[in-house]
Amino acid sequence: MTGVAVLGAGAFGTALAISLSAVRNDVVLWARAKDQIAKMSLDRTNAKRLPNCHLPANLKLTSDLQRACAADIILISTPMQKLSEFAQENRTLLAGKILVSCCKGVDLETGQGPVELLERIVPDARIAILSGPSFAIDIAEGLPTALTIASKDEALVSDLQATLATNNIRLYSSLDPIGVEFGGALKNVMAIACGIAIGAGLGESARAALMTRGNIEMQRLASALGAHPKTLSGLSGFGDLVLTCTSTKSRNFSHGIKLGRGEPIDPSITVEGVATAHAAAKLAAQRGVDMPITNVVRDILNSSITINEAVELLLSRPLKRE
Ligand SMILES: NC(=O)c1ccc[n+]([C@@H]2O[C@H](COP(=O)([O-])OP(=O)(O)OC[C@H]3O[C@@H](n4cnc5c(N)ncnc54)[C@H](O)[C@@H]3O)[C@@H](O)[C@H]2O)c1
Ligand SMILES: O=P(O)(O)OC[C@H](O)CO
Repeated sequence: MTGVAVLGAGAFGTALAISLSAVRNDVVLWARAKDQIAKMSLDRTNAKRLPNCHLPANLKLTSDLQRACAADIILISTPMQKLSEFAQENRTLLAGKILVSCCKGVDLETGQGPVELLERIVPDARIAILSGPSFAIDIAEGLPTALTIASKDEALVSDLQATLATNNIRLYSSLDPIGVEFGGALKNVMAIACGIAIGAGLGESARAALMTRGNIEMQRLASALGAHPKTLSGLSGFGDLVLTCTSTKSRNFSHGIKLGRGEPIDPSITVEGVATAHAAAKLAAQRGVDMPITNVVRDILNSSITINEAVELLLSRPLKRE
């Protein structure tokens, strides 16, 4: 396999491109905005997303998608709710390629995770997902991380594990892309819930309860969709849940804190858990899966219940066996 393209020069795409460039000379980072690429080429940094991180000299930058898609392996790092539109618009360029989704979310329109969505739109591509606990800034700064690469295609996942591991990204492989994609997506909903709890002053014990019961919800929905429940105890499940529910570096957790404090929200920030809460609650209702935390997060986001009402709702549920 030769040539790696990273599509989407946001925080995560840029961080992955930096890390990969330390071990390969054939990495290209694509952004759709010509002026952004011109500025990044001049400054050798991504001023908007990772202002203090240097872009290595061997990392190629382009706004020419055709040039980027000459690579065999294509990492897609757009926000989840833009993935469908992006893949449809560019399906000819993506056809026949190895596509690795880096998105963490569930598509609101179809209820599909990134793997299923790409399989539908680009059926002749070979598809994998990269997910796990990792802040873009940590990866870009060379701090150690461990992530999961997953695909149903065993040969592909094994090749990608070797090809995409870097000096600071240790890759574990998985043959359960559904578990990996839903682990990465649903942890964002739980991070919003935990942020709300902390922001509203409900305490650390409440957060621990939300994380633990949230993890059970994640397992329940992912299993109903065909995942192996054990996958949700791995990096792209428990691992990312821990990271995202406990750090203010997380946009989802920080979004929840703002909601909990009644502070204004910046709509320009990518907060995947907002749309995913709605998509997951809908999927759960369709499949008869009990997801009380996800439902109250959705309702708080919709302003259809208050935080106090959410607490009352969760605490007044019938007592049950753990
Ligand atoms: N930031 C992190 O720490 C991190 C870590 C792991 C995974 N992720 C995941 O990676 C994905 C991207 O997150 P991010 O942090 O890079 O977000 P970001 O907001 O920093 O960047 C998103 C990028 O996508 C581009 N984009 C938006 N719509 C597009 C379209 N239609 N076509 C092409 N490009 C488009 C934007 O211009 C932007 O550069 C998310 O699903 C996120 O959950 C992020
Ligand atoms: O900033 P967040 O909340 O999107 O989280 C980033 C990563 O998903 C953490 O693994």
